[in-house]
Amino acid sequence: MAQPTQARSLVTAIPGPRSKELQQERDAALPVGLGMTMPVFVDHAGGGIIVDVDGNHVVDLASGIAVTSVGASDPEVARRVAEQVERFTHTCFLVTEYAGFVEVADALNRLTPGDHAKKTALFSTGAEAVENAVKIARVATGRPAVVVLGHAYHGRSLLTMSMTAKNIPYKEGFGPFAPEVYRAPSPYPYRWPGGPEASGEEALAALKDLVVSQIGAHHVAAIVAEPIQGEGGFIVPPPGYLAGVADFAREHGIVLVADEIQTGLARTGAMFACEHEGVVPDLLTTAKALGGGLPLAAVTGRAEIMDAVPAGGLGGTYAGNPVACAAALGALETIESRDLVSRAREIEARVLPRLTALTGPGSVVGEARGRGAMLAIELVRPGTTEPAPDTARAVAARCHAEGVLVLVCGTYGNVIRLLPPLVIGDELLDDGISVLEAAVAAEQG
Ligand SMILES: Cc1ncc(COP(=O)(O)O)c(CNCCCC(=O)O)c1O
Repeated sequence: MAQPTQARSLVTAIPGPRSKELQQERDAALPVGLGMTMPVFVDHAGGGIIVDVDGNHVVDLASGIAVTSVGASDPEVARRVAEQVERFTHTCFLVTEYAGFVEVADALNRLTPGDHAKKTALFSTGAEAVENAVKIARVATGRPAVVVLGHAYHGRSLLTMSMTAKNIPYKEGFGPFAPEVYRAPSPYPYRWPGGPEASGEEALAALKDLVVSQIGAHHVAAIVAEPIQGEGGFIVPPPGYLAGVADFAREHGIVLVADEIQTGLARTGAMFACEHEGVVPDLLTTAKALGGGLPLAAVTGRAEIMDAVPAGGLGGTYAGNPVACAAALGALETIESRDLVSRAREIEARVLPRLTALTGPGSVVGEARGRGAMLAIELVRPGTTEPAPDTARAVAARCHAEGVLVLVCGTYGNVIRLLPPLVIGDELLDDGISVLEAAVAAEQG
């Protein structure tokens, strides 16, 4: 199938009649717990466009939540997947091995920060990768405690849900939660009580106090942090904070885990967001963009830490599925050959100034922030920093009605985030941002 025409066009209202029919079938067949953002059913997608079953061409500023960085039908991904699926779909790497698994591991060992000896284990989902990073850190240190941050998101499994901060919709009613998970305040510069300049130093002091005085550093296996907090609201840490955490972790023999599941693989204008902070983590988790749309996740880290787990201690039936590995090799090939790290920087240079221009006295936009192609605006009551989730929802609804797919996130539900495919063209990107600007203006009141 050819790539869709890279231009926004609506032939029906959103949702169209066919999507509405399918929505009725969906509602009858699926539990209400499965959320949905834009009420359209997809027919095909590629580049920066999603084409729905009614023929509407929608600008994709979501990438399936930071997954299809190379687009949803990258030719290299498609070619490798088609070839692999004809050879074999699955044998379980714990049963019989295959080269694609090793090739993906080699690539991650090469691409991740640090020139030390590294090893990689593959899994299927981000939550699995985070769970296993914690398991590995616990075995390597002989310690039980895990320290996470406010506004963190790490997954929906019992342990990762316990590590995630936001209660609704991720945790409400699902307890009791995992033990030995402790939370330090996140340095949320825009919302830090002492102001953005004080946020890094004060948040670092609070983390150190939590670890040393309340837990006991000798009980802490790992500190797990997103280099830019994603679901929590695209929170970029203040300069020096993550480096301070890394120094502190090293001082106390604590494993530093960078959760790069949303930030990794060129998304922020570096291959990994840790690079912006000059931080080399002990372990690093990836997923989302790694598989180019197929489910693949990984823990990559210091070989001596990764090898602490005895044989048989890591794995999963589908962990490192061969078709997903083939897709990943295609995605990594595209990311590197098309220099999508530089493209992400170009997207930031093109878009962030336009988002920043939406802020100002009396604006509903309190802050514009982000790095690379991981950008966001925080919606507030004009003249205050009071979160305005209703305004965020209204702006997003206006964008959806005009055929532009944006996502809302944030602990307070008041952040509109932009995660365009890194292969999106400038004209389409500009069009999508113009629709967002008009939607904000309409809600400005
Ligand atoms: C930093 C970070 N770590 C871990 C995860 C979890 O990755 P899985 O592949 O969804 O398990 C994420 C997934 N974020 C999108 C969640 C979508 C939803 O479930 O509502 C992340 O962003």
